[in-house]
Amino acid sequence: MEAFLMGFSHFLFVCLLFTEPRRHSDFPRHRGWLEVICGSMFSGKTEELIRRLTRARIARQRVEIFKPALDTRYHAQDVVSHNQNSIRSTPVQSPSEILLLAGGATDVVGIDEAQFFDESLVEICKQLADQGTRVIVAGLDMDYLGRPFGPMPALLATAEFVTKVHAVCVCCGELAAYSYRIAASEKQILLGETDSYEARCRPCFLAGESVKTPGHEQLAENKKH
Ligand SMILES: Nc1ncnc2c1ncn2[C@@H]1O[C@H](COP(=O)(O)OP(=O)(O)O)[C@@H](O)[C@H]1O
Ligand SMILES: Cc1cn([C@H]2C[C@H](O)[C@@H](COP(=O)(O)O)O2)c(=O)[nH]c1=O
Ligand SMILES: [Zn+2]
Repeated sequence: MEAFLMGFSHFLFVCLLFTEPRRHSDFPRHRGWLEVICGSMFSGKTEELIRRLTRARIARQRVEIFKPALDTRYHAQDVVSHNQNSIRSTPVQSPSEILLLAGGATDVVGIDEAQFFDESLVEICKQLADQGTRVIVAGLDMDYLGRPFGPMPALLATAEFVTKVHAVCVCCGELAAYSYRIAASEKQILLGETDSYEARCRPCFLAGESVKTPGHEQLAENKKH
């Protein structure tokens, strides 16, 4: 009985995590709305953004994709995931450029690395959604100290649909919601990937330097306990 209840509550938890619209009947009847994909680094935000935008293109919708110009980590123009999926985008310095370039004839607007934009992104997304555009935003909900990052909290509060994705904790194999910084910098913005960050669960994030990233064999051993 206990095992059944545990299994059932896990099932409910997983259902709650995936609140994106999946069937046509789940979408609002009106045209414009805001979707936010959030989570830690390596959680699959960019993969999920690319998946949704690709499907919109297959449906012959007019799609425009933007990212902050400062994000030159993998490519100057493309949005690129950690596993090398990519899609062409327009790098912009500020959110107002998104409205200028996408307002009007665009069905779907995708925005990656939203945490790097200023708060004006919230109003720009609202204006686009109000005028009938489906807006899909992906970004880090928390910075390396676990603080809400840039415009993400307000975007999450104002979105019709929110999807929080999780990485795998590199220390213990559990679900990871935190981006632990291993590089010696205290600036909020520090571009990087596995050279500078690790995906970690809450206990491993809190344990900090006292937890060392184990090899794969140790990770498998941890999962058994
Ligand atoms: N610790 C990790 N947990 C999960 N996926 C990881 C991890 N480290 C690397 N990856 C890779 O990262 C991919 C997700 O990349 P991406 O969509 O760019 O994530 P995000 O945009 O959230 O940083 C995964 O499919 C996987 O191949
Ligand atoms: C936690 C954290 C991350 N960053 C940077 C590091 C990367 O360049 C991006 C996140 O990219 P991803 O697609 O989510 O992997 O953000 C930062 O500047 N500050 C931080 O605190
Ligand atoms: Zn962990």
